[in-house]
Amino acid sequence: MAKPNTNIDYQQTVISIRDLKKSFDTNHVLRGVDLDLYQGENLVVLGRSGTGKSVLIKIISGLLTADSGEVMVLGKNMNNLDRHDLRELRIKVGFSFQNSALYDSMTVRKNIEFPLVRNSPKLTRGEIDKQVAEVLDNVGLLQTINQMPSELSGGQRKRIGIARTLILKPDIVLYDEPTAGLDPITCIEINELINEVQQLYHASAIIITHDLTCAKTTGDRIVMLLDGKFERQGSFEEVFDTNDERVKAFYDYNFTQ
Ligand SMILES: Nc1ncnc2c1ncn2[C@@H]1O[C@H](COP(=O)(O)OP(=O)(O)OP(=O)(O)O)[C@@H](O)[C@H]1O
Repeated sequence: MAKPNTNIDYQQTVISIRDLKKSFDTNHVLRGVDLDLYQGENLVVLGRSGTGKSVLIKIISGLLTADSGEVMVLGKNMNNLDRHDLRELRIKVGFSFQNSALYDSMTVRKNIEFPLVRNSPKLTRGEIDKQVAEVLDNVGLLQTINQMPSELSGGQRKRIGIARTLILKPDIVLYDEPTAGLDPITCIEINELINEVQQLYHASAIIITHDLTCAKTTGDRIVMLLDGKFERQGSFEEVFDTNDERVKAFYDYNFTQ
């Protein structure tokens, strides 16, 4: 399915990263990353396993700190945030975890209202119910509201995980491997949901994936992490129009297996 038209404001950056470096002892993972994410844009980050994609989004969400370089997120410098700023930022930057991170002992309703109640303790029961129903409807799973996570399929759990991120109406959504472990048809549905979220919530997103169909379907722009830097970026076709063996191998692996 072709990517729907999107409304991107190229005058406004929501994330701006310059010369970001991050090592773990002698493992130099990020070696000078530069990146801009524009308002309303879906940006796909590609890269082989272990290249530092998760480290990058953990730094963006304040779960890890950079060794050096500048990381600006929604106008805040991540290198010198106080606890209050960090808490505010974590509400505005939603993290959709690879394993969906649902609480198995809670119903779908309780899973989704949990972050809402924690962040807005003054909301009435009626307001909470309305917002939970709305977000479940947006991910197409209102009928599962009273079910337990164990009763859901992998694709449904993924949708509920995304709904739990959306309940706080984030400005930025970070998707960590959104299609990992799903069958091809469910992958297509999740890709469509990512595009619907972009349209409905006017959010910007970073999508980390190995899945080139996901990249092509959801990405307004693709960047590829190679040896600790973004050496290739552009449209899907631009990124793969190269003789660079590292890039060609990645493409061939996806489309010839
Ligand atoms: N907290 C940590 N302490 C030490 N090393 C770490 C830590 N987090 C990540 N690393 C290392 O950083 C490198 C990049 O890890 P990262 O999880 O970002 O890879 P990735 O590109 O997301 O891979 P995958 O696609 O397999 O998830 C790996 O070598 C990993 O071992």
